[in-house]
Amino acid sequence: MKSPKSLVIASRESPLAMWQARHVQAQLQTLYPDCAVSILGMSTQGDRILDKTLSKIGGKGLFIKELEQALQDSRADLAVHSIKDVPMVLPEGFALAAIGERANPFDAFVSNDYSDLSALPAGAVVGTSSLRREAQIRARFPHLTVRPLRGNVQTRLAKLDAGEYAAVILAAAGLERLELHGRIRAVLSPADSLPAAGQGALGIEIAAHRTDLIEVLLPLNHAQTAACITAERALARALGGSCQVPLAAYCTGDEQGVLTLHGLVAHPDGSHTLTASAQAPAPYADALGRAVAKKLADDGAVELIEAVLAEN
Ligand SMILES: NCc1[nH]cc(CCC(=O)O)c1CC(=O)O
Repeated sequence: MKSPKSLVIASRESPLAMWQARHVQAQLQTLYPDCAVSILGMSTQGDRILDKTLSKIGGKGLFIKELEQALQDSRADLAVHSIKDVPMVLPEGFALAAIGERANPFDAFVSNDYSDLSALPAGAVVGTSSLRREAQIRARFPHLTVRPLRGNVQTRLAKLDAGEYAAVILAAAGLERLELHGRIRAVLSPADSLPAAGQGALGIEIAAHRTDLIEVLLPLNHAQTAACITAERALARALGGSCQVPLAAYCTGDEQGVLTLHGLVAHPDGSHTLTASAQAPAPYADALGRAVAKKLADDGAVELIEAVLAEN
């Protein structure tokens, strides 16, 4: 394959997004030393609208629309995203070309005064705007108060430090990438907080007609991670997954290539929690996701999701 002459990476401008874009830039530069790899930083609607919870303003797509526009207009060749922020169904004309190796997939407990969720006193205020995190905290720790928390990672930490919250929950991967892992007091086990579909992994999006890029980007794909993310996203897609729905999906793979997928759907008030899991060989990742979604649906997940959507 011929090395491309130049590659432009579209990225959001938050420090985390720029770290991720630079990470992919460095990988591409190593693979293609003669290629000019640059980053086009962009601000998105999701970054600008900070006063409402994400689930009320239209969800994940808001963080990637502008980047997709740049791909469509040939201002950029690829877009780097936290795959967690990528809608389960991409708009017509776009495709995921690669999924990078997953970093820490778990949620992190961050606090200046307490060591873990279990150490918080009754009434302590925990910050998160994720319905998934809220549902799981309320179910396990009903004596705690959950309040919304938005903004980029640094903004959220600043609100914690200003004393607005006793603790906040953030993705461990984001903190580690920003060299803020020192702020992590506890990594939440999947039993306490099952992660979101795709958490901790990067996705590389292209315009679907750019078939020339598929071979170029293939070395960035991490097969084991891609299989896990395929299963998690198939589960979320089958249940209409979006930010409006408290849904978790977490898949691991063993050395034999057998995937284990755990799924969870819950009411944000913590009153109802449904879980299901199953195993399948990696080539059946998509079917595995749909199978676990079916188990959840058989237990009432669809009605639960509809009830949550009707309340919001
Ligand atoms: N929702 C925003 C977002 N998107 C990706 C990450 C972290 C990195 C990742 O999960 O890959 C975060 C921050 C967070 O959830 O705390």
